[in-house]
Amino acid sequence: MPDFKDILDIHPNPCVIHINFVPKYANNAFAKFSGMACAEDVLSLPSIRVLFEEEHWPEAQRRYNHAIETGIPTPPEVINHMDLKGNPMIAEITDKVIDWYGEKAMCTFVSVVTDQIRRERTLRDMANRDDLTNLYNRRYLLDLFSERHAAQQRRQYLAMADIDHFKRINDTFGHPVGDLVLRRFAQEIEDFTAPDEYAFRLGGEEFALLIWADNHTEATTRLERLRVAVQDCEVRVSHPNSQPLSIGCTISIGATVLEATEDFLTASLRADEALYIAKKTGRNRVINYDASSEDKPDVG
Ligand SMILES: Nc1nc2c(ncn2[C@@H]2O[C@H](COP(=O)(O)OP(=O)(O)OP(=O)(O)O)[C@@H](O)[C@H]2O)c(=O)[nH]1
Repeated sequence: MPDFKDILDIHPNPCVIHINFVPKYANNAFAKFSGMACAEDVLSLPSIRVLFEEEHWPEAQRRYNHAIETGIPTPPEVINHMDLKGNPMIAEITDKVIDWYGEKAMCTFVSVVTDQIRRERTLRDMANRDDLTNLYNRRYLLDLFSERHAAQQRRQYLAMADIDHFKRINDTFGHPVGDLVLRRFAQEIEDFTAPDEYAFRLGGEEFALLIWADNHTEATTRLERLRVAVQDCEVRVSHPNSQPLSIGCTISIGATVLEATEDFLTASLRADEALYIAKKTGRNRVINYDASSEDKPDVG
C-alpha cells in the first residue's frame, strides 16, 4: 500500500492538510498555487491563512469549525484568489475532515477554475446580449425586473425608444444600411447610460432603457438629451459606385417611473402607451408618464 503522501505529491490539484490552519502537509501543486517555491516553504508557515486574502478568513474559520465539530463536509466554495506573486485566479475549495495521526485535521483540495468560470460567464453574457448591436436583450431586461427590490433612494425609469420611420430607411437604402443605423443608434444609447443603468434592444428598431433619476423632470431632461443627440447624429455610409451617404434619423421615447414591486408587463404597458402617444403626436419627442406627470397619455 503506497503512502498517501506519495500519491498527493504527484496529484495535479493543490492539496494541503492543516489543523486550525497550521500546515501539516502540502503538495507541490499547493506550493505553486500559493506562489511559493516548494512544499517545505508552505510547511514553515505558522498558518496557511496568510496565503489567502484577509476577507476570506472569517468564512474559512466558520467552515473549519463547522466541519470539525459536525464531521459534515461543507459544500465546495468558489473564491477570487490572488497568489503571493499577485496572480489573480478563481479557485474552488473542497474540504474534508480526516484523521491525522489521532487528531482531527482538515484536508483541503483546491481546483483552479478560472478558465471554466470565465467561459461560463462569457456564455451567460452572450445569452443576454443582442447579436446585431451587442446591447442587452429582452431576456436580460426580464431577469433584471425579477431581481428588482423595493426601497431604492432614487427613482428608476423604464423608457421605450423607437426609431421613427425606420422602414423608410430600409426601403430607401437597403437592409444592410438599416443595420448600420441600428448599430449606430445602439452605440448612442449605450453611451447615454451610466454604469448602473442598462440599454436593451428588444427587437427590430425597438429599444429600452432602465435609468435612474431623482424626479420626473430630471428623467425627462435626460431623455430629451438623448433624443437631441440622436437627431444630431449622422450615419455615413460609403459606397464604391456613388457618393458617400449621410443618413439621419429621429427617435420617439415613451417613459414611465417604476413602482417598487411592479412586474415588467405592467410597467411596459405604461411605457408603450407613452411611446404610442409620442408617435401619434408627431414623433421625435419624449413622453414621460407617471402619476404626477402632465404627460398623461390621452389615448382616444
Ligand atoms: N435593417 C433591419 N431592419 C429591421 C430589423 N428588424 C426589423 N426591421 C425593420 O424595421 C421596420 C419597422 O417598421 P415599422 O414597424 O413599420 O415602423 P417605422 O417604419 O419605424 O415607423 P414608426 O415606428 O411608426 O415611426 C420594418 O421595415 C422591419 O423590416 C433588423 O434587424 N434590421
